[in-house]
Amino acid sequence: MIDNIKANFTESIQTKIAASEMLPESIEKAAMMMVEALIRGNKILSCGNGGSAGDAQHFSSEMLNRYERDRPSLPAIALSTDTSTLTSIANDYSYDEIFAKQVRALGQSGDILLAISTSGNSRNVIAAMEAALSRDMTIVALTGKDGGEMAGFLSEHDVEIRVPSNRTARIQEVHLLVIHNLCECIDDSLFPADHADS
Ligand SMILES: O=C(CO)[C@@H](O)[C@H](O)[C@H](O)[C@H](O)COP(=O)(O)O
Ligand SMILES: [Zn+2]
Repeated sequence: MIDNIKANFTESIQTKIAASEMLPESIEKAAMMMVEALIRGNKILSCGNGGSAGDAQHFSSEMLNRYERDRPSLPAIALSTDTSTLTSIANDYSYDEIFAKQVRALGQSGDILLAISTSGNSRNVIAAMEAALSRDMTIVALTGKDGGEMAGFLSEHDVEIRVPSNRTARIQEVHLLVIHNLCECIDDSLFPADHADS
């Protein structure tokens, strides 16, 4: 057990080192897209399944409340939180529609969808991306493995941040680091820190 635990730490560290070499440009591009959307008065919708639902909520809470320092609330909605809406859409239509239907209701031109899937193949996240495009939104996709179907779905207006790993847990661990980087970039752009505080 101890050996496996140590191996998991080592694998996570190595995945983060590989990601630190491959992902900064796409993280910066995604952060700038989000900053520009927020300046325009747009918002960020986020979605994902399982651990990625938690990541979607982690991001929206840091936008709505705060990340590391006090600043005004920023507009974001995690689409994985309203169990009445989620269960009724899944019950009456299909699980694939649980995010897409909310995107069609809440999404407005210029908003951003933060679509999170380690495989890139979750049908409900792909349906949310289709709905986002129908609402003239842009997409920031957090993926892993080979990017799955999500990777093939994106245009030059969107950005994919693909973690270089084939293991769901390792990918999720880097997704959280990506989310914290996005929050820091957004805060530094919109609310530059007073040097006396840093
Ligand atoms: O957290 C984990 C595994 O670490 C699981 O809950 C995992 O998120 C679920 O199996 C998801 O359904 C996987 O979906 P995806 O990342 O392939 O879109
Ligand atoms: Zn997990």
